[in-house]
Amino acid sequence: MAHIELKGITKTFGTHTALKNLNIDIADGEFFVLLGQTGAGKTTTLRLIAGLEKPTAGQIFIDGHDVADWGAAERDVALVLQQYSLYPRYTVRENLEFPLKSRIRRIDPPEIQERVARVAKTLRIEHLLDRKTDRLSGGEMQRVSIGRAIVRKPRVFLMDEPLSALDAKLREALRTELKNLQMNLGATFLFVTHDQIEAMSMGDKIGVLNNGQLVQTGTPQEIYRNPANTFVARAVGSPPMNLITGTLAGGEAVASEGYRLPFGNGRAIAADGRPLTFGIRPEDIFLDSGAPGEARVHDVENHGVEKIVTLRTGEKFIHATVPTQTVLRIEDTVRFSWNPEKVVLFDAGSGVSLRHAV
Ligand SMILES: Nc1ncnc2c1ncn2[C@@H]1O[C@H](COP(=O)(O)OP(=O)(O)OP(=O)(O)O)[C@@H](O)[C@H]1O
Repeated sequence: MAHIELKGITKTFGTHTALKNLNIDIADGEFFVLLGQTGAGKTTTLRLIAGLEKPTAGQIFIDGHDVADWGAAERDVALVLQQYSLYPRYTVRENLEFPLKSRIRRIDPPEIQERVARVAKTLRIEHLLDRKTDRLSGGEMQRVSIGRAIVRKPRVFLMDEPLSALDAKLREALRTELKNLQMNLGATFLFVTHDQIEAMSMGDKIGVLNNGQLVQTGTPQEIYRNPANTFVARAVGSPPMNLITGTLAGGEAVASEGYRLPFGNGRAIAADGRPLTFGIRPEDIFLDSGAPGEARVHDVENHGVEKIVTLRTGEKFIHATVPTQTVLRIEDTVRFSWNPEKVVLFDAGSGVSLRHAV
């Protein structure tokens, strides 16, 4: 298994900068998720670590070794892609055996059989071993692709949106399986995705990538509770964090829409009068007939365990999660407040969290 470090990685394609001064440290045995929108630079990062591209600047270390001069094979990493790269006319067994049969590896046939059997058991594809891979469902093919990566026992797994082509239910099942697998193997995983739910549910750590730059790294909880800026606040959470503009005055938050909400509660505030963005998660907004904010109910979605209510104040929409038994009708007037302890303050201009600002 392996420790991976990216130091000051920049990658340009012609005049386009795909990655800018990227610093990532992935501990041995960690499940690290790189979260970013399309074009953010996720695949490029994986290809650089795999040795399929060379950085324009910066260094990559695997277990402390600078791998600049190492070819893809020497790096001993497995890349699992969104599209399954299987041999269609071969059986599942042949597909799994293939990476072990290279002459360089010189693995004895009994060991090959044993490894294939073990991987098939882990991924619950034993019953498919003699089937041709073009006769498999999407989920089965993706299991085989993952199996082909595992069977080699690589140092590092690089996964490029391996679940995104699958339907929602299967994706959820494989998410759990992959996470269990990673824990059982004790392997280092770098998993890239544009799906924040996947990132939140699988990652020990998440790195949020925006336009080739890493904007925050932290545990899912840190990223969710303390986003470094409004970009991260919007990227993580469903519905995302509410962002309300305003100022602080006399121990209250004064929203641009005019309502005032409690603030302070012993928190040191050095931002009185400065234009701010108040970040508050939907579960930290509450409805109460005596609360200071007033809004109209714009929409109500019943999610079974809770309802997500969209409130309208002036031109601004605010999401709140409320218990399912709460009765609300569209256009009802409601009063709301928030948990002042849970508010994150961002500079209104730069969008940077005051806690993260230096
Ligand atoms: N070989 C290349 N030549 C030119 N530009 C490239 C090349 N590879 C990637 N890029 C550009 O670099 C940027 C980052 O691409 P990358 O594939 O890493 O993004 P991504 O985050 O993986 O996106 P997606 O989720 O769509 O796969 C994009 O703007 C892309 O067009």
